[in-house]
Amino acid sequence: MDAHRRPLLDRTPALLTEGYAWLPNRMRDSTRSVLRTRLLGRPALAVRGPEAVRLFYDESQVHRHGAIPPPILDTLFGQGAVHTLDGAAHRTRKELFLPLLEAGRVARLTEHVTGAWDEAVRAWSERDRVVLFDEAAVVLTRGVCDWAGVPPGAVDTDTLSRDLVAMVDGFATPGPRHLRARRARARQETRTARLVEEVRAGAVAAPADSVLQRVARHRDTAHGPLDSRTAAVELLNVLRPTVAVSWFVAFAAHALHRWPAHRERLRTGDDAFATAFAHEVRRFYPFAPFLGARTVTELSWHGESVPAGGILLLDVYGQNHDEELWGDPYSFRPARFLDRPPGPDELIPQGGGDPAGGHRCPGERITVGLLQALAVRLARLDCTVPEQDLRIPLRRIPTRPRSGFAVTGVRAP
Ligand code: HEM
Repeated sequence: MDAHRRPLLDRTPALLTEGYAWLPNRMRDSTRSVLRTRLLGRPALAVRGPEAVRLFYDESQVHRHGAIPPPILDTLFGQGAVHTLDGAAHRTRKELFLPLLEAGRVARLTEHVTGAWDEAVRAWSERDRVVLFDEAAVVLTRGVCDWAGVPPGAVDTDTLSRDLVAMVDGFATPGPRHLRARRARARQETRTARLVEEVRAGAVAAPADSVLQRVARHRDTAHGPLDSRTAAVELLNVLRPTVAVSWFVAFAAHALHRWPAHRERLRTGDDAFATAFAHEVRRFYPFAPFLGARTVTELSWHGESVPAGGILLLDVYGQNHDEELWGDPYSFRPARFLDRPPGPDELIPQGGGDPAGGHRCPGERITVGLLQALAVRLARLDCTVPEQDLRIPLRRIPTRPRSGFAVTGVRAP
């Protein structure tokens, strides 16, 4: 029997119980950064390292269609999302997202979000206690909706914020969190599809060149304009991940609390350090555990193989904590990025390769821009950190400080 056909025990239950540690724990026994396993009833090969990133983004070897399990599409990404497309269909849809890479747009979104943050801080000063994770999600929702051209009356930002957080929070776990995520997606897809229809009918004005207008107008060459549900899915694929930056905001607050020495340098508004800090938060703290693609041919890597129709897993969390790449991966050390910006296939919390040609996240510059601006504001925030549960359970996907990072006694600047 071929090595790759030998039956292996399905590891889905181990993933559910071990969370982020599942692949790194098993990779530890491999000297070649490769692991043959089984997931969701299919043979799988897990890989890591910059060279493996190039394999993972090689469209002649792997495809995305059929790679993402339905429960993840029904919560996190939406059916028919850009994440599920390959080849020409993917590149045409991806054009919708490429303007997100433009420096001017990133700067304008950052202005919207920091404006909403500064306004929120004044309101927090009138409350006894605020949970930064929840508040950051509301601030980011307000900022991104304004910037994307969503008219103020069209959405209730508090409900939208809760729903967008729920979609991310519940994608990976069966049970009540998952049901909440499904309900949140169904609700917001219906509302957003209605908004797209109103824009198309001229009943709602979308600002020129806004994300809302671009989504409403986008045409996939092969299939004409997007149906309103798919257009809603893709608009939510801009709003939801922007709001997900609240996970990194809570992690940044955690880092500043644990290693307060970084606070001073951030406070001064040292841009290079703020960028390095944002990269280190994205590297050090766990968010996406791994990425998956479907093998279109039999594929061999460092002596292990997986047949066509199997799964290739890119061990994102493992690579971001790989000793060979980072030397001291479990030290939180922003300075590592000061002398040398990360190579494109080294630091991969938002995927690897090229965002224009491949599936790499088109919102990475936005994420870094927002995170560095908000980290500076966190460092300047005058408040008290009360006793609370700041543990970050690695079994939970996605995880965050258990308390959400509460602060008291906020004093407005
Ligand atoms: C919390 C911050 C974020 C994280 C951790 C994150 C992570 C990721 C990851 C891991 C991927 C998959 C890459 C792949 O499949 O190879 C991805 C794709 C994507 N992200 Fe992000 N992202 C974030 C923020 C953003 C933002 C701010 C936007 C837009 C404003 C965005 C829009 C997208 C889109 C549209 C895709 C699909 C790309 C494609 O399939 O071609 N993300 N993101």
